[in-house]
Amino acid sequence: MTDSSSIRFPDGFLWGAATSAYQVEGSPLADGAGPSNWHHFSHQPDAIADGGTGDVACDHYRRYEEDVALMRQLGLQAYRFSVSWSRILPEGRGRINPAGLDFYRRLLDRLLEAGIQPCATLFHWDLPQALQEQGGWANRDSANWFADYAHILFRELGDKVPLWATLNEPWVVVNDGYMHGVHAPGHRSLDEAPWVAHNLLRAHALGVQAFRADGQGQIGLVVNLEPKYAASVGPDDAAAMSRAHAYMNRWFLDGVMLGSYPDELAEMFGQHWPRFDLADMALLLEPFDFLGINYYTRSVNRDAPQNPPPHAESVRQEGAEYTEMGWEVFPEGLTRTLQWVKQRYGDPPIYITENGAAFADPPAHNGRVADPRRVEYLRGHLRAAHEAIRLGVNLKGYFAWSLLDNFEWSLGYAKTFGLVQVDFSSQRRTIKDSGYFYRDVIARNGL
Ligand SMILES: N#[N+]C[C@@H]1[C@@H](O)[C@H](O)[C@@H](O)[C@@H]2O[C@H]12
Repeated sequence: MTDSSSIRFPDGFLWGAATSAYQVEGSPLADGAGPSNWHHFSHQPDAIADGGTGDVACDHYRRYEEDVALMRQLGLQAYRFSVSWSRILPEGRGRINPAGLDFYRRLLDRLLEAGIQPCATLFHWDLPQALQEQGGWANRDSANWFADYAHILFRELGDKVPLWATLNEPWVVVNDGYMHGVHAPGHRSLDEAPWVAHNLLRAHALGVQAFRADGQGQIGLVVNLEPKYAASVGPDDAAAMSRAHAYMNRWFLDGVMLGSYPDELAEMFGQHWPRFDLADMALLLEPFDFLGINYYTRSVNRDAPQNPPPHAESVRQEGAEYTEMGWEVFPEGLTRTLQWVKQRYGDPPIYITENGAAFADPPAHNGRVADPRRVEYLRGHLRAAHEAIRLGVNLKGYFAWSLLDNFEWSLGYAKTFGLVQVDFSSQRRTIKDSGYFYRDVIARNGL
């Protein structure tokens, strides 16, 4: 039975929506910008399911004022976006592109004029192609390239951005970009993957140190977490669940919160797992201000020794609801995940930096888009988030993914997560029913 009791979030709880540069901006090479590795990757034959690229996307680079007006119409208190590194540094290092900084200054000014708090992510997967060609995140120097980039942003934009995040979902960069080759740069290497993960976290730590020197406000790290369940009570599936949990949920958080990697990783990577310097592991413990958690679903795992690490595979649950991504709708997993983070990592301040669902929305009709399943997905997950607060989790805010239908990476434009529908042939925006639902949640600060 659906819980219809009303709930109210704490005073000052922050309500926002999120996007990322390559997924919404378009104009990837405009005004002196350099190509990113996602610009390069998306133009490779067969890289993207529908042949889509980020060449136009939501045309946000040109329509940002219209989109800020939409945010205002939704009553958003905050907007999480990412900065395109190669707009700022076309070669990834050295020469700064003033027009790139100017775009983000204009966006920030419009947001601040609208009373919307900017939350900027420094890296949301789109590495400058010039750096990819120097080895990208597999090159130990990548952490220093990132720190130099971070210094520039903190110096040039720091007075307009109260909430920063260094990285978005480093696990996806490793798993999709270096283990399975379905994201940029399209590698499949058990030898590269552990070093890419390590250099990403070194970059995060050096970015936080840069922030402490030049920044204002708060800085955090955004990770994707997915609670793992065993497909059976048997020992093999229990072990598979534990490996999957270590591989997806503990790898990065143990690194930056505990200064060590799960032992299971060395076991599952075997001779491909490096020995990391103790000085590096000490660096990873650089304290930061908040944890951003992206939550979408859970997975139920069984043993799959034939698969690459974590030697597990997910099992579809009979009778459960699934989104267009093939992700089970499982709001209780959000409460469990938030509690796990609180208990394991010392009760850090948390923002839910992404939560949302892809459903097959109908085209707009008479200015309306009926998306009842997304409304119920959001309702259920907001209740789960509120339950976590009731249980003592220090949850500070929630960002819906996503403000706009956008470029869903290797899946192109077919999977739509937006509170606002985008007709990509006309670039017309239409607020969906879920957008109006979320507007009312924000106005009530609850359900
Ligand atoms: N897939 N999916 C939806 C969404 C993706 O569009 C975001 O860019 C990522 O941060 C995260 O994976 C979540």
